[in-house]
Amino acid sequence: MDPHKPIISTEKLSIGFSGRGREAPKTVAAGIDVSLKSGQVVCLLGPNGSGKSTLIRTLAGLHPPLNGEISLLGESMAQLTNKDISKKISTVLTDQLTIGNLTVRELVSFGRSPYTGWFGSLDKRDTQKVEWAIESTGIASFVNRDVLQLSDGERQKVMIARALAQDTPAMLLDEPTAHLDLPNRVSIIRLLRKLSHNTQKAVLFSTHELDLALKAADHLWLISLQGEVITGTPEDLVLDGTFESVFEKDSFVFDRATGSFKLHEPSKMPIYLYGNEVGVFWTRRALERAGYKVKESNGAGLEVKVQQSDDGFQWIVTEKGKGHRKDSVQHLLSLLHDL
Ligand SMILES: Nc1ncnc2c1ncn2[C@@H]1O[C@H](COP(=O)(O)OP(=O)(O)OP(=O)(O)O)[C@@H](O)[C@H]1O
Repeated sequence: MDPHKPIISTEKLSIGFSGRGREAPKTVAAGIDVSLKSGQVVCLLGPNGSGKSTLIRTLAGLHPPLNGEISLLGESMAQLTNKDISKKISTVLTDQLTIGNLTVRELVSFGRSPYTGWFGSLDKRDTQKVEWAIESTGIASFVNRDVLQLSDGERQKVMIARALAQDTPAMLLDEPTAHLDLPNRVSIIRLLRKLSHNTQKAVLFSTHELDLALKAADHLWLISLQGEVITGTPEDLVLDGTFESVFEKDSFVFDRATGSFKLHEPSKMPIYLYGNEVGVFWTRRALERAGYKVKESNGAGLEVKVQQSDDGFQWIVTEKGKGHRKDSVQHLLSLLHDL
């Protein structure tokens, strides 16, 4: 039996815009049957304009579906009030924050408004939730600042803290890592994973960072430009080719062996690269950037062995039985260029 119970599920859902005035109606995606379950982190991925924001807003009850059904903890969303929904789903959207004259702490406290009303006072439990959200997102050092005086990354963390304070079974986040630097991205994703696994929250977040999504998500929802939503475990979607087909572009090659996109198409000779693991990792990058095809099995005419000693890294290049020793990647590239 699946231990994860569905928090939000959809049946034959169509999302898009019904068209106002002279605007034509637009279906963004249709036939969506998905289920966001407790204790799972789901990542929503798709090319620009595929409908990630529209899907998140529709599932959060902020945008009407064109057709089909959304259930929230077994109840039809159409029957629920905004207040009912806000006790079950918290959102972090990409809209700019425009209200000022409000401190960070006050904004995070608004996360409690489904329970207290907009101007209601916080009881002990509410205050604890707010403090916990502030601590968990690492924003304690600027809680008294006006929210209009924040950097994009600081504001992003504050909006996540507000959603955490709301303490709902489901959290839906549209590009929550968009403005964050690498350490902050990692700590926010770690926090979402921890929350989901320790408190059985269902977390759905969209992102353009495919590497991060492949590492962090228990499940992926891929939305294609053709308006189809395909779901599965990240590794299955990579291995069956779905992942690369959704992001297919002429100049863009997804390498299943390394789980990353290649910027450069190989045009030069193959090289057999082996030796010290860390050295091989960074050498591979440099060789691929320079246009060489890196192979992991012997048989290429040229061999590069990376080794590490007290003097640092060395590269031993063997070509037609002749060996050359180099002491930096730069010198290695120069030698290969001259061969
Ligand atoms: N108000 C609107 N009326 C009509 N079409 C819209 C409206 N807002 C967005 N769209 C269109 O709906 C489609 C989906 O947009 P959406 O913003 O959901 O995509 P997205 O996947 O979030 O994109 P991105 O990765 O660029 O943020 C796009 O083709 C967009 O142009």
